[in-house]
Amino acid sequence: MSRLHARDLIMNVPGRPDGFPLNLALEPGQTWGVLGPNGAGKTTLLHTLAGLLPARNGQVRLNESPLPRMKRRDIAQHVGLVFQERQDSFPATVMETALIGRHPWLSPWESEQGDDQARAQQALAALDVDHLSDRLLDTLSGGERQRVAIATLMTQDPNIWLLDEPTNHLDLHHQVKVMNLLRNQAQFGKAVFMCLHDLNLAARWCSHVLLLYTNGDACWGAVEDMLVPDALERLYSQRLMTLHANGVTVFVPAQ
Ligand SMILES: Nc1ncnc2c1ncn2[C@@H]1O[C@H](COP(=O)(O)OP(=O)(O)OP(=O)(O)O)[C@@H](O)[C@H]1O
Repeated sequence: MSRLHARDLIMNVPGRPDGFPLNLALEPGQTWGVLGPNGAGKTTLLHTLAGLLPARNGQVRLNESPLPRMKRRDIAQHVGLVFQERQDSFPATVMETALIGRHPWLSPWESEQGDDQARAQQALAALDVDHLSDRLLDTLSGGERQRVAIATLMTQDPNIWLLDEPTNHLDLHHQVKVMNLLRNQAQFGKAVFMCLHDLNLAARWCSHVLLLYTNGDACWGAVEDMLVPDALERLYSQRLMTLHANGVTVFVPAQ
C-alpha cells in the first residue's frame, strides 16, 4: 500500500497567483475525479503529484518521503501516470509498449521475463487490445492507443494511478469498461486520481472529487458533497440541469 500526500501544495501554473493550497492524501481504495475548466491546472497538478514538475510551494510526499528526494525508479514503483498527450518517438508494437510498464521493476540490463509478458498480456486483454499485440502503435486508432496507455499503466502495477482524461477518445462501451476497471483497481487497494471533463462519469464512478477553479481556488471531499449544482455552475461558468433517473443523478448543460 502507498499513500501520496499533497501538503500545503501550490502547483506552479505560470502567471497565476498562488491560490488555495492543497492538503489532501490519496488513500488506498479511493477513486478521485479532478474537475475544472480548461486551463485550471489539472494536468499541472497531475504532473506535480508524479514528481515531473516542481511545486511552487509546499510538498508532495510519498509514504512520508518528499518526492524530490526520491529516485525516479523508486517513485515509478509506486506511482504511474497516463498522459493526456503522447509522443511515441520510437516505432514500437503494442506488446513492446505495454512491457515498458515493467521497466521500473527490472535492473538496467535485465530483459522482461515470462511473468512480465504474462502481466502485459493480461492487461492488454483487460483493455480489449490483446488482438493488437503485434501491431505498431502508430497504426492504432485514438481509442485503441488510449487503451494501450492504460494497459501499460496496469502492467506497471503501481499503487497510485494518475490518469489525465482516461476516457479521451473512448467509445461509450469502453468508457464504462475503463471506469469499472479503475474502480475495481481501487477496490483491490490502489488509489486512483484522474482528471475528467465528464461530470457524469465522476458522479457515478468516483468516491472523491477535487474542484479546481481557474483562479487557483480549490475544494475537495466526498463525491456527494462536491457535486452540487451551485458549485459546478460556478466551476464551469455554465448553467446546468440536474435530472434523476433510475436512482442516478445526471448533469446536463442548459442551453
Ligand atoms: N510551459 C508553459 N508556459 C506557459 N503557460 C503554461 C505552460 N504550461 C501550462 N501553462 C498554462 O497553465 C495553465 C494550466 O494548464 P493545464 O494544462 O494544467 O490545464 P488543464 O486544467 O489540464 O486544462 P485542460 O482541461 O485544457 O486540459 C494553462 O493556462 C496553460 O496555458
